[in-house]
Amino acid sequence: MASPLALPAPVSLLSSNPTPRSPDLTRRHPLVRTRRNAVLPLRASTSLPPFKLFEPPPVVASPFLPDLEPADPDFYKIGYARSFRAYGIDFMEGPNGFGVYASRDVEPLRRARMIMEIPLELMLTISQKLPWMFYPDIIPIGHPIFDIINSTDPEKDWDLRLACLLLFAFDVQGNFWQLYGDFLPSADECTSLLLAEKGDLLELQDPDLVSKMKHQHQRAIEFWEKNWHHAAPLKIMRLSQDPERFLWALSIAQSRSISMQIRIGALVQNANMIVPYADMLNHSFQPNCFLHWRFKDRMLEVMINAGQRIKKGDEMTLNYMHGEKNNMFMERYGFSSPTNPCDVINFSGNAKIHRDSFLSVFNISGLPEEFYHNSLLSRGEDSNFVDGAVIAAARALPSWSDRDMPPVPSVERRAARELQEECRQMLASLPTTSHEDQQILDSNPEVRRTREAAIKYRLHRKLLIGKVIQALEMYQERILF
Ligand SMILES: C[S@@+](CC[C@H](N)C(=O)[O-])C[C@H]1O[C@@H](n2cnc3c(N)ncnc32)[C@H](O)[C@@H]1O
Repeated sequence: MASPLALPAPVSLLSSNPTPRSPDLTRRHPLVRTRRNAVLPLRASTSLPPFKLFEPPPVVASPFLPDLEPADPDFYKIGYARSFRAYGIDFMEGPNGFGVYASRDVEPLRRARMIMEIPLELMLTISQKLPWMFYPDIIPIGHPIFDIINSTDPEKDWDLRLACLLLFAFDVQGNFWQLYGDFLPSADECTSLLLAEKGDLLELQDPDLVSKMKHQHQRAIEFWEKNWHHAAPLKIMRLSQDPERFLWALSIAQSRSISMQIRIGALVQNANMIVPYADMLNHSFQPNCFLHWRFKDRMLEVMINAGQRIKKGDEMTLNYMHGEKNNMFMERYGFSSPTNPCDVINFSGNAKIHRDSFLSVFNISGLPEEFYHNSLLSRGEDSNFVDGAVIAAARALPSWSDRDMPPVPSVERRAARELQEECRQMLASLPTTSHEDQQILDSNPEVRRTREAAIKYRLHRKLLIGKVIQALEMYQERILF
């Protein structure tokens, strides 16, 4: 019986291409991936042979999204024995780098609807536990990269392992990743803080996060020095001749991989995976898509949530991490949000508001872990005000609840004012105001992406505190009603 590792050899489209693109991964494909606001020219023809295993989605300039430009048609045509398929979507450059957008309306359905399917052969995967294995089975027996990967801890070093596998895949003649590498962000375009300069980290105004990132950076450099020393074999040296390239590969592994339980034959394993095309989906706290492993033919499916209405031009999103604060998003992906419903403000005073009153003023329902805004109960103005930040406030504000004791409005108002005062003190203790942060961002449109992400991070914290002050103001006005 064939071993699960013995996948059919990929049929490379590159084999008939006399001049495959060099795997120069410090750049993006100039025709496809450009920095924000730049125009992406479309190419009418492709240097790849006209061999298609599927009909690529039409790539046309979209009138409904004037700021967004479609990807290069080649993007859809990197073919293999089993191809990637996409239904009703376009890949386009948007405000958060590349993203996936609906190319047509989708009516809400009772069942989830598939928009992408990606075969296992195109992914880079390594299982989390021993005996570990990886797909695709591209490392020849005896290659020293195998020993390097094997020397790491499968549970803790998933990112180092994926980075090694990625660097190796770029070096394999005719491998899919030699082409797909052109669609990945370059070191200048990636927001990962692993690529940040010291000055960028200081912009975070968060000493804990700075020290975590310095530690991560050092770990990566130590790993590179240990394995890419002057006596390392040429086969290894050429994968990452300088530490910057390794840092870039590690950033890609961290910011674009997922971990998932997959079943291959009878084997069920937790795997870390870099999944091409699906790695273009941006994050949202209210995602409209999710991932599903289709074990019968080893495909990862990207599905639209059941019951979800999609309008042409909507961005298709996933929730990267449930229940994590902005510092965790920054550490792994290099972005944050002013409306992260799980972000936290640490209050130290004694003031407390009545929890159920606060929740009812803003029509927030559910248990604390799953608080949500019940928009059916809200009037127009409220629907716009209540966002993830108000949900975060409902979780983070010190509160009390006692069935036998109704809240006393005057006591509640006093508590709310004390909490507002504490918020103002927090803002005053920070080195810059949100207005100054915004001005810095507005006056430096070409700032490094990591520096921009760091300034946005500290701005987002201030916006959250500001929103909590506003919410407490509304609470005081409405507590009687
Ligand atoms: C898995 S990739 C998604 C595709 C990516 N936008 C690109 O250009 O290739 C994750 C990266 O996208 C960006 N990103 C994703 N979701 C975002 C969001 N909600 N806000 C800001 N940046 C986001 C961050 O740079 C993150 O590191």
